[in-house]
Amino acid sequence: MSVNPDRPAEITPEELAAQTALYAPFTQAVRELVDATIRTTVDPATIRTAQAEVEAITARLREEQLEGSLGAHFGHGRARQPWGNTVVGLRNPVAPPLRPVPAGDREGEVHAEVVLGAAYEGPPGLVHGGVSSLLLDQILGTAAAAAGKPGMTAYLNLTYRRPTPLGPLRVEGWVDRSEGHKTWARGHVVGPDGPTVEAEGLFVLPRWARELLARRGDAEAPPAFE
Ligand SMILES: CCCCCCCC/C=C\CCCCCCCC(=O)SCCNC(=O)CCNC(=O)[C@H](O)C(C)(C)COP(=O)(O)OP(=O)(O)OC[C@H]1O[C@@H](n2cnc3c(N)ncnc32)[C@H](O)[C@@H]1OP(=O)(O)O
Repeated sequence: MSVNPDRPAEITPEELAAQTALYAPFTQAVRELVDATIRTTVDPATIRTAQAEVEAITARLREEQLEGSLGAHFGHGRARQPWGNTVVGLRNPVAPPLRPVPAGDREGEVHAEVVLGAAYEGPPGLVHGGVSSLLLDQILGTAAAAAGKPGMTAYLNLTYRRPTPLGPLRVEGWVDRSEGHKTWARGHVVGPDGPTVEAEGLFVLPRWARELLARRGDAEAPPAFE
């Protein structure tokens, strides 16, 4: 996640739509490649050929690239696009991706439907505990931001109630309570048989951000991150 306080490059809604149309299917194709890489049973010669082809594609993409990570370079108005984010990033093939949408009637409540495949395995056939934590960190942070109280994770407590199967899951988050720059959020991962992992976390608008906003005399909410 980039927390660069500078304003993002402004792009028009049309340009944003064009970039989304370009990169979303490209990134999805790479996700498919990862899944195919894990599950293929083709013969060794085909693996070697495929490896050479993948290496050629990688070299072509590296002909022009950013110095560092993607950050939150693009935006329209105050909304930034976290396209590199490892959970929701439109341009990150590692991201499942999660697409949180407002739902329910609790403060800041957001839900996301997601299908976790072979790339997210921990125990055989099950979701890795760190992946569940990854999704919950993001959805709780998104709930805090959706309630107008964005912050960074100060702590995240998890209770793994029962194993989480790979496949279709729902991830839910909401705000429990807040005091000034501190927001406590809760959430869970829900499998076919009900909740599997529960989370409770504290999200803090960092001191540097509070000071920046105070210096600006900014009555507006901080920049929105998804
Ligand atoms: C211009 C706008 C900027 C916006 C910035 C936010 C953008 C995010 C928005 C939307 C995101 C949407 C989705 C995101 C999801 C993913 C989230 C992640 O993965 S975040 C990466 C992992 N987390 C870290 O790397 C944090 C590392 N830690 C820190 O940076 C600091 O420790 C931080 C920010 C947590 C606190 O730093 P302090 O500089 O504000 O420090 P002090 O003023 O001492 O603390 C503030 C209050 O918080 C309490 N506090 C801090 N840590 C605590 C803890 N572990 N337990 C309990 N209380 C704690 C303190 O006791 C203090 O309370 P008292 O103000 O006195 O009431």
